[in-house]
Amino acid sequence: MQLVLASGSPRRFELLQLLDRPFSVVKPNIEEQQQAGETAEAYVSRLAVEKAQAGAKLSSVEAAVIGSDTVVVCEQQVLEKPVNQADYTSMMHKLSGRSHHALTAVALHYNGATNVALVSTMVHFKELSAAEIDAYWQTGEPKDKAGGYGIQGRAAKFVRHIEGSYLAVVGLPLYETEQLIQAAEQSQNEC
Ligand SMILES: Cc1cn([C@H]2C[C@H](O)[C@@H](COP(=O)(O)OP(=O)(O)OP(=O)(O)O)O2)c(=O)[nH]c1=O
Repeated sequence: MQLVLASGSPRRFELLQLLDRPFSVVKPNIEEQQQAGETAEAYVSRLAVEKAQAGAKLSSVEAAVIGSDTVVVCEQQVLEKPVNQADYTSMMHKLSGRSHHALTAVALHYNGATNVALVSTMVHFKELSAAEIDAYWQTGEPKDKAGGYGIQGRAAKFVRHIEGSYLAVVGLPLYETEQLIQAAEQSQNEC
């Protein structure tokens, strides 16, 4: 079974390599806009599905295509990538000294069907000073990350502990991804 990652995220590329399965990459362009009344869980799942399905259109028909999406949810507000430093600063003040959820959905499109797994991880941040928030922006890490931070980078020192899946926070939960691939392989053998 050919495997394709529909993502421009370098984190997802590196993580998927850990499954030791050969794969190629396509980079579909999906509009990321939460709809009125759409829950964060439904939103992140829909985006993962749309990425996998858009990736399938760019791939061969036999391919199994993986799409994924990550958002941070703090006090019912969805935080995506910061659009500028002011947006980032307001996100970090929200996250400071509180717990939030990092939601990652991974979807696999294969043989006309799309399956999706959603992973929710609670992340507890320490209280952050304005100087710490400013210094972290200067590292350049926040710009392309949901919630404005990378747990795998210099924001690690802000994280007191997590409950859930570390790799899901980074962007691709490998247990769930492997399960989706194995289910697709099984469906292939049944035909
Ligand atoms: C919370 C968090 C997010 N992130 C990243 C994972 C995702 O790349 C990004 C969230 O944006 P996404 O829109 O999920 O993904 P993306 O635009 O980077 O890549 P693509 O849609 O092409 O797959 O934030 C981290 O790297 N570390 C973290 O701790």
